[in-house]
Amino acid sequence: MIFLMDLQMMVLDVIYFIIRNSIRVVLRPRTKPIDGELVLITGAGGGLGQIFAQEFTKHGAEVVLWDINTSSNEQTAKLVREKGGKAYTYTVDVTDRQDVYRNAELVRRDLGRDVTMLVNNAGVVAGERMLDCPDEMIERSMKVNCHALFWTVKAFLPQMKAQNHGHIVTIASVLGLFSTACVEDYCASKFAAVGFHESLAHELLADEVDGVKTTLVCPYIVDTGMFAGCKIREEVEQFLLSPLDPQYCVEQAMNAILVDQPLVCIPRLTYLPFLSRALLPWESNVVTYRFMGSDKCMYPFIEARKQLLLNNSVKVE
Ligand SMILES: NC(=O)C1=CN([C@@H]2O[C@H](COP(=O)(O)OP(=O)(O)OC[C@H]3O[C@@H](n4cnc5c(N)ncnc54)[C@H](OP(=O)(O)O)[C@@H]3O)[C@@H](O)[C@H]2O)C=CC1
Ligand SMILES: CC1=C(/C=C/C(C)=C/C=C/C(C)=C/C=O)C(C)(C)CCC1
Repeated sequence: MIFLMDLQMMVLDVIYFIIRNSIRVVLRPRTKPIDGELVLITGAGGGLGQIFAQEFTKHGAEVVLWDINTSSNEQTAKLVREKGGKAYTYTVDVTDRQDVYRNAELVRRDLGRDVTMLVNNAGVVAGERMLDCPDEMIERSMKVNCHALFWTVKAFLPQMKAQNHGHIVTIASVLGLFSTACVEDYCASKFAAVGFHESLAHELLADEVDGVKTTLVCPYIVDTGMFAGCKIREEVEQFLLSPLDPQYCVEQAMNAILVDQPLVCIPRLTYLPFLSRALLPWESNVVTYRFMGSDKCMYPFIEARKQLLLNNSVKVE
């Protein structure tokens, strides 16, 4: 009897959330205020990280900026301060767990308070075909895009749990939900990031830590330079799916974060290949890839990286 009542409740809840979320696509729910929050952003010296820092500042939060590159990180802090915000910079290699734990403690001591929002944004890609890819580059992708999530979450989640207040944001990728050729290191690490994030979200819900929210952000190609050259079929790119403007991408991610949305694919159209991967036969997806030019979309990207490396090594000589 209890089983049947639970089943009935579950079905009603499922229907309720489908209707609620459909309505939310049109009528956006109210955003939560984040003034006074302390937001830590990894990879803050780069494209999306730098914009995230400015957007969180716009909403009244203070930002802690972590990057492996001191000068680009300082540049981000300068932009934040020019906007009247407060930024604190730390040079951290997120792949080095001792460095992460040491700097987490430093942040706590320097600022005298806890980080309440963590944006795991730092990311890298090898940009080589599988058999040409040096082992160290493969390891680096796994360490930055996946292992680092464990270290930062272990460093900051305990205080969030203790206060039952916080937010963990993972900047993954659509390539963490479906894949394409010649980015094995990246897809493996981003699929892992998605798995890590979802399992963590389930753990928090199962433990009824309902004050600590999670948002998984999965963007399509963004014009930051990271995937410069990556290209699908011209007609599809022109009429359906062009690379995202970084500012637009971050604004869409912010919209999701500020309403505690658990997952956002940017743009929305990219939910479709995610669904078709799960529902259609493998061969059906392969022919779609061929038609859309997504099977070989990384070829020009890898060529461009090779050219860049060649030019740089010529310059060094
Ligand atoms: N650009 C795109 O098309 C897409 C990007 N994404 C994801 O968005 C995130 C941001 O990407 P984007 O802004 O384009 O990339 P960028 O390369 O512009 O920025 C990444 C930043 O992370 C820093 N970083 C790299 N390794 C480490 C490390 N070990 N410790 C600390 N910081 C590090 C980089 O420093 P340095 O420059 O010195 O290496 C850089 O400042 C990434 O996770 C990426 O995978 C998702 C979808 C699409
Ligand atoms: C595979 C595939 C596509 C192309 C996806 C591409 C090219 C994604 C690139 C993403 C990047 C570079 C993410 C970085 O994090 C389409 C055309 C959407 C639809 C068919 C399946």
